[in-house]
Amino acid sequence: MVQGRIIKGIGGFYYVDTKQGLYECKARGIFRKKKITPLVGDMVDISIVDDKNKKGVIEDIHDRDSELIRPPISNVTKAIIVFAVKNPKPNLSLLDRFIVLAEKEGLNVVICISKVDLDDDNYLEEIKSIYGSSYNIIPVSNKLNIGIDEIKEELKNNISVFAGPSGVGKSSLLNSIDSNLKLEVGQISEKVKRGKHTTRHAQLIRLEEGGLVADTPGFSSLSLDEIEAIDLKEYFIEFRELSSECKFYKNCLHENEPDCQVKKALEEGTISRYRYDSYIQLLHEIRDRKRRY
Ligand SMILES: Nc1nc2c(ncn2[C@@H]2O[C@H](COP(=O)(O)OP(=O)(O)OP(=O)(O)O)[C@@H](O)[C@H]2O)c(=O)[nH]1
Ligand SMILES: [Zn+2]
Repeated sequence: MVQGRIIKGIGGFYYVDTKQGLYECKARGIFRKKKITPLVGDMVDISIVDDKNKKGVIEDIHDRDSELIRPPISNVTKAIIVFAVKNPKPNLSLLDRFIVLAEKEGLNVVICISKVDLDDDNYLEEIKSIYGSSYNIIPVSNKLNIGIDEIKEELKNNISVFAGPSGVGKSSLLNSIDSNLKLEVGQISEKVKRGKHTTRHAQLIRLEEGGLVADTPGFSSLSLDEIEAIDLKEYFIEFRELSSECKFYKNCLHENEPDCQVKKALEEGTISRYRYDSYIQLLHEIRDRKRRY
C-alpha cells in the first residue's frame, strides 16, 4: 500500500501524488456504496495495479480536517485573500466577508495587497493600520516583481487557496509564483462571458518550492447564510481573546451589553473602529436574513 494525495479528479479517475510518482486511480466500489466521494485534497492509501503505467486503486480515504465547497477541496490549510489597491477599487466590507468565510473554515488567513505599483493614495498603509495587528499583510506587485518570494514562503507546507474579487490579479500572481502554472490573465469582462470558473474542475498544483495550491479561486459565493449571529464574533479574531473577559462571556455579542471588553477596547482605540462597524453591519445582515424566513 502506498500513501498519497489526490490532486485531480476527472471522470471517475483520481490522480494521486505519491513519493513514487503520480498514479491514475479508480476508487473501490465500496466508497460509492457508502456514499463517500473521494475529494481533491484527500490523503489516501492506494494499491498499485500496474506500476509501469502508473495505475492504482484507492483503498482507503483518511479522515478530512476540512472540506471546502468552492473549490471542492479537502484539507485546505491557508487562504491567501487578495485585494488590489486600485483597479478594482478596494472594498473593505467585501474583504471582511472573505475573512469571515475563511475563518469559519478554520483556515490560516494571509492578506495579500496587490498592484502596489498603482498605490498613489497609500492605500497599503491604511489596510495595515486596520488589519496589520491581526493578519500578515503581504504587499505584491506582479508588474514590479514585489512580494512574490514572501507569498511562496506562505505557501510552503500548506494547501492553499487564493481568494478575492475578480480582476485583483490572482491568476497573474499564481503565474509569477510558478512558471508551470499557465493561468489565463485578461480582461474581467471577457472571462466572465466565457464562464471561466464554471466548467473546470478544481485541482491542486504542487509548487517547485513546496506546498500545494488550488488552481481555482475560493469562496465565489460570499453569502453568510451558514453563519449564526452568535458565532460571527468568533470570526473577527481580534475580538476572540477579549470575549472571555466580557460580563456575558461567550454570549456577549459586543453590541449593547454592559461590561463588554470589545467595546472598551474600541473606546481605547485598540480595536479598529472600522472593523467593529463592519462586524455590526454583518450582524444586522444575518439577523435580517433570519427575519425573512
Ligand atoms: N498594475 C498592475 N496590474 C496587474 C498586476 N497584476 C495583474 N494586473 C492586471 O490586472 C488584470 C487582472 O488580472 P488577473 O490575474 O486576470 O486577475 P484575477 O484576480 O485572476 O481575475 P479573475 O480571474 O477575474 O478572478 C490584468 O489586466 C493584469 O494584467 C500588477 O501587479 N500591477
Ligand atoms: Zn463583549
